[in-house]
Formats: sequence, structure tokens, C-alpha cells
Amino acid sequence: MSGEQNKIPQATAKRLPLYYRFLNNLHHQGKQRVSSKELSEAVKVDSATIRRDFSYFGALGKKGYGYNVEYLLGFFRKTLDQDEVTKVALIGVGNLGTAFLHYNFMKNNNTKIELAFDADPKKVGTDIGGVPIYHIDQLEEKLGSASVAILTVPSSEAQGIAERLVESGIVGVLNFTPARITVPERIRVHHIDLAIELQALVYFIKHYPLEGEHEDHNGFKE
Ligand SMILES: NC(=O)c1ccc[n+]([C@@H]2O[C@H](COP(=O)([O-])OP(=O)(O)OC[C@H]3O[C@@H](n4cnc5c(N)ncnc54)[C@H](O)[C@@H]3O)[C@@H](O)[C@H]2O)c1
Repeated sequence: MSGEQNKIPQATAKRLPLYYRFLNNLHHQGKQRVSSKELSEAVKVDSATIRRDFSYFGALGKKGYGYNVEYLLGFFRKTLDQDEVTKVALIGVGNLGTAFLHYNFMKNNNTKIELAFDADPKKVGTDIGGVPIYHIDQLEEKLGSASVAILTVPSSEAQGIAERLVESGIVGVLNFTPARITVPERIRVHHIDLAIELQALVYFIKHYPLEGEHEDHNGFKE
């Protein structure tokens, strides 16, 4: 996301892929318009938030008409750089990595795992779901124009591999290992830890019981 969209608040920007996925489905079903209420029920974000979010992109729904699906999709595609495929590399083809390779990310957006790396000679030279697996020693040679990497290696390997990725021009890392990696400030790292998410969910259930209030999918009240 870049350029003129700099002014969109981060909370709004985070919801864009969610909106995009739903609108894309509507588009495939041949729907031309959608109301904020329909959107709200589908993506579980309250309609006031949706209206505020959409106002940042100059999409003003009309009363009794709703939003034009095609206009919104066009906007999202541009904002999320969906016209261009972002090439993703996956490092570590174990339990988790294999599952990701089987999942077809392209179904909903233009982010695609193009290649994978592993240290296990039994895996090198094979492919999963059409994604070739190279030896980690070939990282620098094969990475090509991939700009994002998914890290699904043992945590002890994470820092070393992250450094090599940064050296090779990767600008974003989706880190599934429990290791907190240190990278230069210009590199964006998103950390995903199911154990921590589960613990947080259980804590929220206990301490913040819902009383019919709407929360976004990260549990934040609007
Ligand atoms: N984020 C989560 O919610 C979550 C859930 C489960 C596991 N994990 C983490 O994800 C990581 C992977 O878990 P898993 O169950 O798939 O493990 P796994 O042992 O099945 O897979 C790890 C893979 O990494 C490869 N590998 C090892 N060293 C390497 C190196 N230097 N370079 C390239 N590849 C290398 C191994 O050959 C193996 O194929 C672990 O760090 C684990 O703690 C995270």
C-alpha cells in the first residue's frame, strides 16, 4: 500500500483485505451493489466502522443503493497492489510449511508462494502444489524477485535465515516461529503465534465477556 493512500489509518488498512475478499466473492456471484449492513454481517465489522473506512477511499454509499461493488473492487485492487502479483518465498517445508503450500492463496488475491526452501535433501528437488522446493544453500541464487518470505523453520534457524533474506532484498517477513527476529527498521515483520492467540482468546473470554457488542476480528471494540 503506498502513495496517496498514506492517510488511511492503520486499523482501516488492516481491514482492506477482509473487505476485498468479500467483495470479490460478490463480484463473482454477479452482484453489482452491496449495502453496509450486508457487508457488516458478512465481515463482522459494524456498519458505522465500514462507512467510516469507506469514506477514507472516497466511496460514499447512497441511501437505498449501497456501494458499487465494481468501483470498490477497483479501488481495493489498486490500493492493495492486486494488479501485480507479489511473489512470496516459503522457508521450511515441514508440517506447517507443507500445509501452506497446499493452500492456494491465489484464490482470493494476488499473493502467491512461488518457491520454497528446505535443508532436508529428501525434500529438495520435489514440489508441493506446483511450488518447487530448493535447498536453503541456494537461497540467494533462486530468490529472484520475491519480496516477501514466510518463515516456518525451527526457531533456532529463524534469525540466521532472516538475515540472509534481508541481504537478498526481502522487505516483509511473516514469521510463524516463536523466535523474535531482529532486522533493520525498514523491514516489516509480522509475527503469527497460534499459542499466543489462543491464550489471548481464552483471557478475553474470561475477562471481557461479550454482551452483543460488535468487535472486529482482532477483538478490538470500535
Ligand atoms: N505460529 C504458529 O502458530 C505455529 C504453529 C506450529 C508451529 N509453529 C512453528 O513453526 C515452525 C515450523 O513448525 P513445523 O511443525 O512445521 O516444524 P517441522 O519440524 O515440521 O518443519 C521445519 C522444517 O524446516 C526445515 N529446516 C530446518 N532447518 C532449516 C534451515 N536452516 N533452512 C531451511 N529449512 C530448514 C526442516 O527440514 C523442516 O522441513 C517452528 O518454528 C514451530 O515452532 C508455529
